[in-house]
Amino acid sequence: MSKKMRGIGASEGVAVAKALVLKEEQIIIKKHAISDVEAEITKLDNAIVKAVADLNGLKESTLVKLGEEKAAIFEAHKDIAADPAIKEEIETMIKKDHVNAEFAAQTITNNYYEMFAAMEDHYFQERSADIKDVASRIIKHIMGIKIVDLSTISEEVILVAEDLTPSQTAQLDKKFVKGFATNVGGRTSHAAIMARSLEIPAVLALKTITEDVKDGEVFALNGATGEIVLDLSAENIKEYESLAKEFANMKAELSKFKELPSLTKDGAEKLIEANIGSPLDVESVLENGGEGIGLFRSEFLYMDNDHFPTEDEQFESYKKVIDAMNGKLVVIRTLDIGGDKKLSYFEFPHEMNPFLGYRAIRFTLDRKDIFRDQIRALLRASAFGELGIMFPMIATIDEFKNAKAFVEECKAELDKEKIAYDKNVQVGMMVEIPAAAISADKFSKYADFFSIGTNDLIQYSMAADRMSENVTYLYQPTNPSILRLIKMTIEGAHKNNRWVGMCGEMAGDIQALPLLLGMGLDAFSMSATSMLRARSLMSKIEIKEAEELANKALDLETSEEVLALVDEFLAAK
Ligand SMILES: C=C(OP(=O)(O)O)C(=O)O
Ligand SMILES: [Mg+2]
Repeated sequence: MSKKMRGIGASEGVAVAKALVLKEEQIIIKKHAISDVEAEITKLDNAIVKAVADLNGLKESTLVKLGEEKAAIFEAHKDIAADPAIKEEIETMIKKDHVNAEFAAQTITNNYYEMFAAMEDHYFQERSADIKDVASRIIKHIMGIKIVDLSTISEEVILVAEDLTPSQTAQLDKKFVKGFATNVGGRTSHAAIMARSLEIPAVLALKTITEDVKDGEVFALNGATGEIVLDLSAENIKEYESLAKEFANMKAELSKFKELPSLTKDGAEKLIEANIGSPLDVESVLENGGEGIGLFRSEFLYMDNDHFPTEDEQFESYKKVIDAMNGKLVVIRTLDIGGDKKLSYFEFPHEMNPFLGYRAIRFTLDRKDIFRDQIRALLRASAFGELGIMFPMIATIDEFKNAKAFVEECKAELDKEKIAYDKNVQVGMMVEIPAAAISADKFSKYADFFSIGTNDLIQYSMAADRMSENVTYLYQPTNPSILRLIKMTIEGAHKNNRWVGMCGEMAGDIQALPLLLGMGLDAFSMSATSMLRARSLMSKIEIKEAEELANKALDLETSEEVLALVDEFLAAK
């Protein structure tokens, strides 16, 4: 009898191969007293030098295999390994407590690991994995333990491990590593991101897979559904062979859409664009045929820093994206900080409901000193291509007018200083607060464009915290109430001849796409890897049938009814 298990499908594709179970030997680090402090410090120094050399090698090979964006992970790892403050803390501990280097290294790096892991923000939580990865490399070098080299795998396997570190994933050769399955991890963990870039099918968060599968045992994995099948029957193997064929056909089909414009079956022109968080993400947008950047979340420039980025620092980042997109529209959102997005170097006032508090445009309109650097940087970058400046969390017309007036003020400054900028730069807004959706026809008198932020629009409309696991059942993009707000926003924009896009997760949702087309959305901005599938589906739908579908959906009562209606529609495509 075959045995099935389910984890998180983190990277699409199927695989049937022998398991290679990575049993990282538990490194036992004992504390012991030392007499030769200098010798311990030399051990530490040498280990750091070796770790940095390893990481340089990994960076180079990743650069060749996966490009600049993924190689940057190892640049960050090098920074951690060579961090003078961490090294000094370890040395101080060796000197003061007369303890062995590996014990001091583990204690100090653990403090950092725990600090990051305890942060609420997912971004920082995930950085804790980087610290652990680098620390373990240094400690192994101190102790003279061989570091497993996964690049030497030379037969077809599915890797099975507790977790795969970024440095381990970067070594994988997809010719031999047909998939991987891990006990821990999630869709946004490094291992998942790397798996998707390498196009290796992966299932994560299986809890006990390292125990459930024996080394050398053949098993099957489906990275789309998260399914694992052990003790395969002949039938299972047949099923997986046909799934693999289907997947290969689908990939070939999608790649045809890379160079094509986004058109509906009856020829209506739309835009399929990408959401990014850093200039490094642009590479994958271009690889997947992105027609623009619909949302650059500029807050990551602030969160990845130890100070408010200066005007020049921001200008460089914005210009990089604009240059790389070569004349295609790049919409950059001004600082959307607060709520769950915190800064290590700035303390926000304590509030009972930070999601309803001092954040985003409310913060930047109050802190014009900080806002000025960003708006000036954006305007200067606008001289190099097509830029749209977008304000987050606009609730009132006055907020939009004030923010826009501030852009005009900065333009006047640049005029005086004879600094170039695009006089026609578009200035638009996110529609993510119900008040803005309801009065969209009024806001569109002033805003050049809208981008619907469904992540927040749903949260604020349903009064359901988007981060809370207890109320996920209320997070319903296809609830008719949400669809009505979207419809109002689109109609409100079109009334004044403005274009309207969507950059919330819903824009990349295949089930939502026919409804959004039917309601008249102009631009769809999503993660780079979702773009081709959306373009392919769009090419199979006519506007008229999408309109009929949307009208029916708007008249239904529940999200389930809408989904059933859409599924029936999609089944015929
Ligand atoms: C795109 C959105 O912004 P963020 O997810 O950054 O809040 C949104 O709210 O839908
Ligand atoms: Mg938002």
